[in-house]
Amino acid sequence: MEEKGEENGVAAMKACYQKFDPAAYLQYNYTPPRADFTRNDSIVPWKLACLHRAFTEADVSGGLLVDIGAGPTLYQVLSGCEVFDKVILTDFLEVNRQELRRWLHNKGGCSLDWTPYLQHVCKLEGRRPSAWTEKAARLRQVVTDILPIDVHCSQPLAPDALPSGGADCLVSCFCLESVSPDLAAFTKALGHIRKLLRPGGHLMLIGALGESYYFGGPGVRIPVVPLSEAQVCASLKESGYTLIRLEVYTLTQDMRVGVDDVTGVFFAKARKD
Ligand SMILES: C[S@@+](CC[C@H](N)C(=O)[O-])C[C@H]1O[C@@H](n2cnc3c(N)ncnc32)[C@H](O)[C@@H]1O
Ligand SMILES: O=[N+]([O-])c1ccc2c(c1)CN[C@@H](CO)C2
Repeated sequence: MEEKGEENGVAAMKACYQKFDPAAYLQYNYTPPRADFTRNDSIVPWKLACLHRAFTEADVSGGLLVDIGAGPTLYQVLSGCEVFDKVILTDFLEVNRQELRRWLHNKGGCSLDWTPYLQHVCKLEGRRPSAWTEKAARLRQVVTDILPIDVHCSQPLAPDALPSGGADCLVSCFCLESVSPDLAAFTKALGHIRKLLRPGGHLMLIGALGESYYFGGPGVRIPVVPLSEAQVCASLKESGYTLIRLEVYTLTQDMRVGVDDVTGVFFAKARKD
């Protein structure tokens, strides 16, 4: 009986995503005030600082980084692309994979200009902002695949999508809690993606705290599993990760722009033992 309920919940979430609008989503979340590089209390610079620190720590190494549920965004691999020689981007929707391909193939027609993001991460790396063109070239060089994924499948990717040893590192941002019908499914999905990671590999996980819905486009209201810090820690432990660090950003009033009811953002660095 329980299986049926879970299946129906997952199917309902997938139906919600059929109207997801990448351009609107980028506009809602990746433009000022949430992405304001002149303010150090804006959400996106905080996320980029967490990712920069985590990816440049000595315990992170290897060849392959996989982004789980990339959506139409690239910010989450701007630091990792300097550390890993191969990056695989994944998403459930073709419209998002198309958006990523447009930027990577440098054919124009992208929904967002990633230049300020590239420049900001160059600054974090102590490079001159004009090195953003080199970072863009690096990213285009290391991204080898943009693949379909379903984190609710016990095998989220196609059988031979990854080398037999698995990925050396996973990054996943605002995906699992935004695609799961409840906390149990969120925790189960953490277990599914853990199988893509080699033992000793790291998971860089960014997500929403206290969020019950967000708009994935005009009128496209998508339910979210409202998470607390304690639940994030418990789910990571239950699904077989060792938590290294958890950092939390609490939204100020002006970051609440009406596109969701998120109250905080967490960054977790964890390891698969
Ligand atoms: C809130 S967006 C996050 C996008 C991006 N990672 C970011 O940081 O903004 C959630 C993403 O999960 C994807 N998604 C939906 N259902 C999924 C599933 N079953 N498995 C994996 N990804 C899924 C959606 O297509 C969407 O791109
Ligand atoms: O402030 N942000 O940088 C930001 C970016 C993406 C998202 C949020 C906030 C909150 N909602 C999630 C979807 O559950 C998506």
